[in-house]
Amino acid sequence: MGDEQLAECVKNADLVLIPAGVPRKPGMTRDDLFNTNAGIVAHLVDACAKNCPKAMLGIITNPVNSTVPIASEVLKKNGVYDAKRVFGVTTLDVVRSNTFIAEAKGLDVSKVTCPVIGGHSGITIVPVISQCTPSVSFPQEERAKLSVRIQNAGTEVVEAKAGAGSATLSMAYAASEFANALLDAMNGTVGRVQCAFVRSDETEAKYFATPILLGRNGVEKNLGIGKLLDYERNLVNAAMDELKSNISKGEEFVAKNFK
Ligand SMILES: NC(=O)C1=CN([C@@H]2O[C@H](COP(=O)(O)OP(=O)(O)OC[C@H]3O[C@@H](n4cnc5c(N)ncnc54)[C@H](O)[C@@H]3O)[C@@H](O)[C@H]2O)C=CC1
Ligand SMILES: O=C([O-])CC(=O)C(=O)O
Repeated sequence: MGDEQLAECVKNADLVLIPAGVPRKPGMTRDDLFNTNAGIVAHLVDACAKNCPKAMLGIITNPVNSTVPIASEVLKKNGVYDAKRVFGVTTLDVVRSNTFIAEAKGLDVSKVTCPVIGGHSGITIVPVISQCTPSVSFPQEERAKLSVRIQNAGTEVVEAKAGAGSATLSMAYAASEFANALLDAMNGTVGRVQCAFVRSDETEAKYFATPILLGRNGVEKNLGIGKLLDYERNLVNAAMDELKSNISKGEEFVAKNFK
C-alpha cells in the first residue's frame, strides 16, 4: 500500500487495530520478529499520527512488548502521544486462560474470566489464576502446569502450524473482543474492562498489562495488579528483566531511526 492509500485508509479513524507484519515460524521467539515488524509498525503508526492523531491504537503485531513502545515513541515524535489511547492487545492470553480453566473445571467458558498481566511473550505472560471469576482452585503443581501452558500457548500453535503461520483466527477473535469492549466504552457504556499492555506505573517496567477500565477516552482507570499468590508474584519478578529489555529495544529503535 502506498503512503497516500494508507493515509486515506486511516484518515479520521476513531480506532485503528494494527496486526500487520510477519508471523512466527517454528523455532522463532516473538522477539525474533523485531527486525521485520518494528519498521512496519513504526510506519503505520506514523501514518496514524498524521491522519488520525486522536485515534485509539490497538497494537497486535509482535513482539507486542516492543511494538507498543515503538508506537508510543513514534506518536511522541509527532507530538500527539496520549498514553490513554495506546494499547497492546493481549486479550488472546485471557481467552486462552479462560478456555483452559473452563476445560479443567468443567465450566462454561463464557462465564470464566481470568486476568493475565505482564507482557505478551513467554515468561512475561503472567496468568493470575487466583483472581479468576468464578473462583477456582488448583493444587500448586497443576496451577504451575496451567500457567506454563498459557505462557507457551502461542508457541504451541506456531509449532502445530509448522511454518504456516500463527494463531491468526484466534487472534482475530480476541482482537474483536477487545475492540468491541473499547468501542462500547468509547460510546459511553460504563464498566467495560479488558486486560491490555499499556503505559503503566504498576511495576518498574514502563509498560505492563493489567485489567483496564475503558472509557470514552481510552484508559479510564488502570485497575492494577491486585493481590497475588507468592507463585504469581514470582512469575512477575521473573518477567521483569525480559520485559524491560523488550521495551528499551523498541524505544531505542525509534530513537535511532526516526528524527
Ligand atoms: N497480539 C496477539 O495476540 C497476536 C499477535 N500476532 C501477530 O500478528 C501479526 C500478524 O499475524 P498473522 O495475522 O497471523 O499474519 P498474516 O501473515 O496472516 O497477516 C499479516 C498481514 O500483514 C500484512 N503486511 C505484511 N507486511 C506489511 C507492511 N509492510 N505493511 C502493511 N501490511 C503488511 C500482510 O499483507 C498480511 O495481510 C504477527 O506479527 C503475529 O505475530 C498473532 C497472533 C496473536
Ligand atoms: O505466538 C505467536 O507468535 C502469535 C501470538 O502472539 C499468539 O499466538 O499469542
